Amino acid sequence: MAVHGHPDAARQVYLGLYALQHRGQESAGIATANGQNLSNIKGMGLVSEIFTEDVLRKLPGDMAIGHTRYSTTGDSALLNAQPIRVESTKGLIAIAHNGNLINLGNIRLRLERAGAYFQTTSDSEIIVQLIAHSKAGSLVDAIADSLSQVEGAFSIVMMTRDRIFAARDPRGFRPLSMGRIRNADGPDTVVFASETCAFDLLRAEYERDVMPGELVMVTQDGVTSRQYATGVPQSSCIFEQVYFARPDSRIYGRWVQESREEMGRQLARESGVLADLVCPVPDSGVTAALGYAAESGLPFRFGLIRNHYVGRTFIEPEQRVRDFGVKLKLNPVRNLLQGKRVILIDDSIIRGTTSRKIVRMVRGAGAKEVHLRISCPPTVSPCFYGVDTPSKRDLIAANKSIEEIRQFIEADSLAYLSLDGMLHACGAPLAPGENGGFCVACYTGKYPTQWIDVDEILPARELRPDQMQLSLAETQ
Ligand SMILES: O=P(O)(O)OC[C@H]1O[C@H](OP(=O)(O)OP(=O)(O)O)[C@H](O)[C@@H]1O
Ligand SMILES: NC(=O)CC[C@H](N)C(=O)O
Ligand code: SF4
Ligand SMILES: [Mg+2]
Repeated sequence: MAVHGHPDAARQVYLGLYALQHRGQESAGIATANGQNLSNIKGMGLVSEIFTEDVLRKLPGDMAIGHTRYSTTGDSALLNAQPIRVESTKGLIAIAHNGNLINLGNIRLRLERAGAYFQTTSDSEIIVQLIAHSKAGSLVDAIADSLSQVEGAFSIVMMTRDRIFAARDPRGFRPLSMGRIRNADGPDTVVFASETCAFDLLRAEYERDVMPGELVMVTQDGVTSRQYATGVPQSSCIFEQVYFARPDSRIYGRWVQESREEMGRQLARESGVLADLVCPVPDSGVTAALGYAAESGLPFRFGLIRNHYVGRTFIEPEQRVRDFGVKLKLNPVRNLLQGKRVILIDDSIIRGTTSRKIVRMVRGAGAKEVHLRISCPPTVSPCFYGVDTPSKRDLIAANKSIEEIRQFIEADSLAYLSLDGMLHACGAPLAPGENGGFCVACYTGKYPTQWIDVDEILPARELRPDQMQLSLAETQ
């Protein structure tokens, strides 16, 4: 999230991060600039826990960037929280990065030999270190130079003492949008966010997406842009439409709600089954279940209630917490389920943790039959582009057939949405074999980037007990 040209930029970014909490719940941070100084406050935990009124007051300036972290490379620790700030001959630069880089090893080694001192173990710092060590004359050229050297997924915002930058990788893996707040008595406030739902709280109008391979710069004189990479085919993450993004966001030019509802409708067309009720697995299964119920004509009922004080379980780094999380989070509504044939709709099965527990829960509450329908194809390959799907060993669909998964989760029937069905629901053209500008590698094993050196990807390690408390890193 980034804001340029607002007297209370920190608070605007805080509100935006609140709306983006679902994208990362491990740590959060806000950096501000006022033309002279750059302040940066980060902490472990949720946005609302870290940024109290007192903390926000320590962040002056009319420019700010912010981040909520879901670790994909490097520990889940305060050290790796973002924004990351690096001092260089080109001045102070702070970065907030969504995505994951896949050519870390070589670059890091080369930079260290050239005298770079890395403060973190996250991939994101590489981008700023490359800028700091670039031979390019101007800062914008140094940024373009850095972005051309890194491979993988990056939607980034950066800030210096007096400028904001926003950029997307050439394939446009992750979303990034630009918006404006119109000010009656002065220039517009320019904002950037990973999802458009962050604009609504700020009353910012969506203007456009930052394009794949584009670098946008915002200064006192306005917005300028350049295309630092061209000719690379787009491969935007389809899992954003399936699970990651919020249904009230518009990403890659399409409302997530529309895609998900259509995935549900298509699922009903492809694998309908006789039943009494359609129940979503909240939250992420709700919109697809609405589509499924509408298409099948079956009643839609909340047979599982979600405790709203528990976060997302899939993006939780610790398996122990994920296991416990499901029961803590979801509870059956017995009087709705008793004696019924139930169709459960969820968006995905990754490790199978959630599905197995839920099917048992629903049957334990008296359901006569439990049918599970999944609004995307089987997840058979890991992601290296910013979604921390586990290695093949832990991906249930990489190791078991659909029938074996059905037996494992103890459902009466199980079906997934087809690949073409998912692509079409997300607005891709109907030509079979065409991905319509989407990455679908976790469903096909065909990666849009060149060979990926898996060893380069440092696993996000488990939290140590001392890292689980709220701690603040403050730098002025
Ligand atoms: O097979 P598994 O490894 O259990 O992971 C899959 C589950 O995790 C996700 O939900 P999650 O609880 O993270 O988030 P939500 O509350 O947004 O639905 C997803 O929607 C599935 O329900
Ligand atoms: N969720 C993300 O975008 C992660 C950003 C970065 N790869 C990190 O691990 O900090
Ligand atoms: S591999 Fe899957 S989760 Fe990763 S970017 Fe591609 S579609 Fe998204
Ligand atoms: Mg879910």
